[in-house]
Formats: sequence, C-alpha cells, structure tokens
Amino acid sequence: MAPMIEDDFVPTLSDADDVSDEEIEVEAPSVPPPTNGAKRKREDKKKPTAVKKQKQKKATDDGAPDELQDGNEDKDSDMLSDFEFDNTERAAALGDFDGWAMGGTAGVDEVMRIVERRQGKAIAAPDAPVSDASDDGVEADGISFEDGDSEEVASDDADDDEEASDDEEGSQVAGEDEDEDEDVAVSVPHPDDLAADSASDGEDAAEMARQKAFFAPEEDSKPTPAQANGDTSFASMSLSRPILKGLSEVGFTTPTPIQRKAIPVALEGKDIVGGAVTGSGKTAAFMLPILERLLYRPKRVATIRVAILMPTRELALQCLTVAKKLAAYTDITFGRAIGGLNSREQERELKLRPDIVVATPGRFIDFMRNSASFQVDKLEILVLDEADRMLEAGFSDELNEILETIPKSRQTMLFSATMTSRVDDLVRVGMQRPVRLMVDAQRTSAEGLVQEFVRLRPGRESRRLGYLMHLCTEIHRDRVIIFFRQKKEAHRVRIIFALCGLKAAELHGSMSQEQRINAIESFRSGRAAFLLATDLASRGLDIKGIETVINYEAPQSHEIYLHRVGRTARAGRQGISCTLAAEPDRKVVKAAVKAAKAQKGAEVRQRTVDPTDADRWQTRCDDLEDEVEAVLREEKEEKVMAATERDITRAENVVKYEDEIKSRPRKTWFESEKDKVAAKQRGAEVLNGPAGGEDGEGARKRKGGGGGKMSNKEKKKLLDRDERVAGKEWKKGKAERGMSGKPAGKPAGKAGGKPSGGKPGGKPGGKPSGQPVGKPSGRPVGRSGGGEKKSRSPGRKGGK
Ligand SMILES: Nc1ncnc2c1ncn2[C@@H]1O[C@H](COP(=O)(O)OP(=O)(O)OP(=O)(O)O)[C@@H](O)[C@H]1O
Repeated sequence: MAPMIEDDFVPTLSDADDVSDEEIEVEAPSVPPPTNGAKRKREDKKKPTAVKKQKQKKATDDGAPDELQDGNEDKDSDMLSDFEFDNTERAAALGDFDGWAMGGTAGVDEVMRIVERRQGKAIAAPDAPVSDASDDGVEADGISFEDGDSEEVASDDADDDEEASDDEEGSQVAGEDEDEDEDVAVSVPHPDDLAADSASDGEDAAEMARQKAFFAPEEDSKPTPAQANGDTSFASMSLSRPILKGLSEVGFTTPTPIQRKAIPVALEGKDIVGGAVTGSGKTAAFMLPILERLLYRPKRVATIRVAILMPTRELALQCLTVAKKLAAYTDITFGRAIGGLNSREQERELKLRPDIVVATPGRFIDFMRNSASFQVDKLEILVLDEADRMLEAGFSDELNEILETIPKSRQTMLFSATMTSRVDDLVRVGMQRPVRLMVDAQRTSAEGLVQEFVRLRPGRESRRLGYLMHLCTEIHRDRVIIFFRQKKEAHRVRIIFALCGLKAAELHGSMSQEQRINAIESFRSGRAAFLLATDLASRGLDIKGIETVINYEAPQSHEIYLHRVGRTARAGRQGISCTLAAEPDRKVVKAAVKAAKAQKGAEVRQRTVDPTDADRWQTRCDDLEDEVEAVLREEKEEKVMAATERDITRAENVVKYEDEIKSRPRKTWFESEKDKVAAKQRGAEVLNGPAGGEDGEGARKRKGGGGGKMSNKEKKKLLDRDERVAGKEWKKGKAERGMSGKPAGKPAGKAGGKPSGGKPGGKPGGKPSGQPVGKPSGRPVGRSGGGEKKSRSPGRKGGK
C-alpha cells in the first residue's frame, strides 16, 4: 500500500542532498559556474558589442555570427458529462487558456504571396472565398529562431531535431527537395501490429510473466481526508497553494482520470509508465507532481533537476507554455533545449541552471556536449512524453547517449496515448519497478470522437484529391487539420487550396522553425481554416477547437492513426475524423474500425460522396496542374535567390567577425549527416520493413505493389534483430561505444569533469546525490557519483 501523503508532508526533491557551503559559495544564481576547459574562457570573454546586437535579432538575420557558429470553441455544450471535468467552472476559464497562445508572425505566407501575384495576371479566381492572408502579424512572443533555411547550416545542424519530423515523414533529409520522391511511405503493416498479430499464446504468456516481474503492483493510494469525504478536486490531492492557484488560473478544477492516478504515485517518487487516451491531460499528470515536489527543493543552489524530453519542437514549446502557466505562482524556473530555436539564447537561460529543462533530444545532447555550463549530473527526474515514439529506432542513439550521461538514480516517467508495456522497450530506459498506470484500454480513441470513412472504390484512388476538395468545400469547412504522408503532397495540395481560395497553412519538416510556428499560429488564430500537415503534427499538438481531422491517406500504423485523430475531440469535447480509405489504406482502416467497434460508445460511420462531385473537383485540380508547376518554379527561384543573398552576407560576416569566430571552440556533433541518414533509415525500416539484404527484397516487392504482407519468418527476424540491437546498445561499455560509430573524439571515460558546483558525487555511505525521498531504494547505480559531466570532446567536425 502506498504511504499516505500527509497534508503538510510531501516528499521533496533532494531532501537528502548534502548542500555544502562550497556549493553555496561557487553558485551564485546569476553567475555562470566555474568549470574546466577552454569553453569557460570563451564564456567569460567579453563579446564585441556588434556581436551582442546581432544576437538579439531574430534568426532572419542570416549573417549573424551566431548562426554561423551554430551551424548547425469552445463547444462546451459538447462536453461529456461523464468525463469528470468540472465543465461549468472550466468553461469560462478555459476560454482563456491556450497552450498555443505564444505568438508568432501569422501571415508570412510565401505560397499565398506567389499565388496572389500570379492570380493578378494569370488565372481567374474560382468561385470560392478569397483568402485574406497578409504579411502583417504579431511579433513572436519571446521565441527567436535559428536560420533553418541555409543549406550550409542544415548540413551541419547536428542539434537539429528533424529526426522527429523526418522519421515521421519517411527517410528524407529535411531541405533536400530533390529527393522528395523517395519520401514515399509504403503502406505495410506496422511491426507493433505484426507483433500483436503474430504473437503466439506462448509468447503472450511469457511476456505477461515478464511484465508481472517488471512492474510494481499498482496500489490504490490511501485517500486523503478530503478525498474520504467525497472531494474529488485537486485540492483534495495534497497539492500546495501555489500549485492550486496555477490550476485555477488555467481553469482545471477536477483531475482527469490519468491525473488522479498518476499524481499521488509520482509524488512518491516512483517510476511511472502511463497511458491514457489522447487529450486526457497527460501533460498536467506529470507536470503537477513535478512542480509540487520542486516547491520543496533546496533553494540555495540552482541546479537542473528535471528534464522533459519530447519528440518534436512544437510539443516541447507547448509543454513549456503549459508548465509555465501551472507554475505561475511558484518560483520554479524553466529553460529550453529545443532544436530550431536560437541556441545562444537557450544557452544563456541554461547557464542560470533552471529547475526544469524542456527539450528535444538532439539539442539536449548538443548542450550536454558543447556547453560546459549545462550540467545534468544532478538530474532527479526524467520524463519522456510520447514515450513510445521516443523509444523507436529513430531516437535510440540520442536516447542512449542521454541515458548514459544523466544519473542512473532518478525518477523516470513515461507517458503516451499508445504506451507500450513491452518489457524489452522499457528496460532500455533503466526504469526501476515502474508502476503501470493504464487508464484506457489499449488503442482506444477519445469518447467524443466520431470516426467517418469515405470509401474510394477500386479505380477511384486517383480521384483522392477530388474527394478531399469536395469535403473541404462542402462538409468540413473550418478548423480542419488534414494529414498527409508526404511533405511534397502536403505542399502541392496547399498550393491548390491557395489557387482555389481556401485559407490554409502547412506544417512539415521541410519548413524552418519560424515557418512551422507561424503555420500553427495562423491555424490557431483562425486565419487559416485548414492546416495541411504531415505526421510531424500527429502527436500531442493541443490546438483548441479543432473540429475535424481528415486523413488524406491512412497513416502507416493504427497507433499513428490514433494520434492523428486525437487532435480533435480533446478534453471531453466532440470532434470528427474523416479518413479517405482506398485499397492501400485497408489494413489501418480495418484496425481502426475493429477497435472502434470494440470500444463502448465509439461511433463509426461511412460517409458517401457522390462520385460526380469528386470528379468535378478532380478535373478542376487537374486543370490547375500547370499553374501549380509555375508556383513551384517561382518558389524555387526565390529560394535560390535567398540562398545566394545569405551566402554573400555569410561571407561578409566571416570576414567581419573573423577573430570572434576563430576564438570560439568548435562544437562536437552528435551525428554526422551520414549518421543521421542512417538513423532515419533504421527508423523507416522499423516502420516500413527493411530496405536491403534478404528482407529488402520483400520490402521492395511490397513497395512495388506485389505481395503486401511479411511472412511470419520476416516479422520474427525484424523483431529479433531490433531486440538484439537494443540490448547490445544498452549493455555496451563506454569504450566499446566510443569505437562503434559514435563521433570521433568522444572521450571513452571521464576526463577530469567536475560535477556541478564542485560537489563530489554521492554522499559517502549514503544515498546517491539527488535521490528523491520516497524513491524505492536499491536502484543499481551504474556510474560513480550519480553521473559525471562529460568533458568537452576534442573531436571536431569539418575543419575551418
Ligand atoms: N484537469 C483538467 N481539467 C480541464 N481541462 C484539462 C485538465 N487537464 C488537462 N486539460 C486540458 O485537456 C487538453 C488536453 O491535455 P493534454 O494536451 O495534456 O492531453 P494529452 O493526454 O497529453 O494528449 P495527447 O495524447 O494528444 O498528447 C488540454 O487543452 C488541457 O488544457
């Protein structure tokens, strides 16, 4: 039985910390901590005023030396009464709370500009409403970007988290438009589906036994006195006043089921594997106990205590916004390590050692390696949101490096709407007897979701766009997110929407971060009625009032389908998903319909579209083909011109700031471009089946349309191989890892790295430093001192 949490006693972070005077002396909050190596000298060095000014500008200043160096609705009537939110009170407050109200320059729309320019002289506007896109807009609120458009930068951009987007969009490297044709995701079974399909009863039983041994039994926490009296509010959960004030500010009065389960367990410091349907409040489920525990941290020494890792930059930004709002009445501090945003600015924030760092893995590693002031050796809590995604092959290298650097002795929490319970996946993360908290049955969709399917009969697949246009002009006309498998297709359809006068924005990995955020802002604010996105946007995005999700094609797996359709019908609201289902989409559609039928209360319906309506639109779109090509050409020309201008500015800056640039130590990179491509390939293989060797033949055949199913032997082989690779990676020693594909120059062991604040790791004979109270003891600590900061790698990429 879990111990009762007394009103006045909440286990705190680092209660066991031995805070020495030495630490206090060296760690004045605003002064960067002393450290070893050349990097410190650089940080201490006064920068020229010109450079400072440059840094304050947004990333659109292509020539700034930083960039050179960094190269790198409320339809409240729709609320379900049994969703256990307090609807009445929330309605008023929630109207104001929007995790995406973070600014952005909505309206900077290249496609619209080109289309309008061309429409002025070329084609007559169709009889549809005309877009009012303009170039004015609100300035981004505290977000500055890196120049993601530069090819030179992109090729060096090891801190870029494009893995997330690119994996989801196929194996293509962002920015390489020429290769788009290779970016075709073949409709083949997802390995998870295969595993589920092929698992024999014997394997099931063995896995169940392993899970029983691996997970701690879930115990009901003893109700607090308030709860015993029937109080189900947050106030009954022993949360402190500042947290309750934050909650009331955002209008959360009653915990959702996952929050009710997770908060007490997380407050005890236990590891958690949590799963609950999309839009059910998982973010607050891990954030609230973290904030509560941080209230009781020792405050004399600033230390990074919590890292929250997300698979995409947009999610990280969203999570940060929500966290800051919940923490509005506390003194808890936040930092970012998010790809695509200005890294100097983030580095400055991180130097202050914020309590919580919200990060994407690539940028997190970049700071671990290249910023001496980024100390993660005192990390006490690690959260992986969208954890099943983070555990996929595309992220395994990053995750391994992070896990081997941060203290083994920590609390780890994993959350996702499609959370895996497979022990092999979870063992990798180094969890200790985690508590499994699965609120909803596996593979369920939100209660308020109606799932529509439009069947495209054989021979009518080529009319897909005609169907989409009909749906978007006649049926689902506002607050619609449309998912595509390929960036290229999303962009093409975006141009067609613009040519037809439909207000749309697009979101995919070939866009700069600034464009990505502007696209979300444009959709969020209602300037764009449609958001045309790839699976970059399928997970986690919480944009208020999305009424409909359209799947232009079904995604690769049922899991991704659930995440996509989960962008609507969130937090007890109603929503519709509409999937265009032709023969290649069969497998996923079948799984979705089967799951929905098994789910009590889930509504599935078939929508019929008159073929002549679809044909009329298709003909119209076909007629626009030449115009689409012309727009694409103009876009390309503008890109080339912009790149040339950037090169000139860059060259001028190299000359102008030569001394400053040379004085900086070079960065080390987590992955070379080649490594990145290889990692993406591995991710794509896991999703689509291997592309080379014996298995590759099968994959090629499938891609070519022949033989769509993997044999049982192929499935087993794929799974076995993944398990072997994962197990090996995790067990490998540092030295061994250093020799196998990790970037050259990475030290195999500790090289004089001093833990943050000069405190030696681990109290002699005591609990390892940073071990939260209430944490089950006995976690094997694989490294001395609960984590050493890696020394800066002498390895250098490229050579200036
Ligand atoms: N206790 C609560 N009361 C009212 N609204 C809530 C509560 N908790 C969360 N919400 C709202 O529910 C919505 C969904 O929350 P959140 O984004 O955390 O869902 P999620 O479970 O992480 O979804 P996904 O699986 O898609 O990432 C948000 O708009 C949030 O503001």
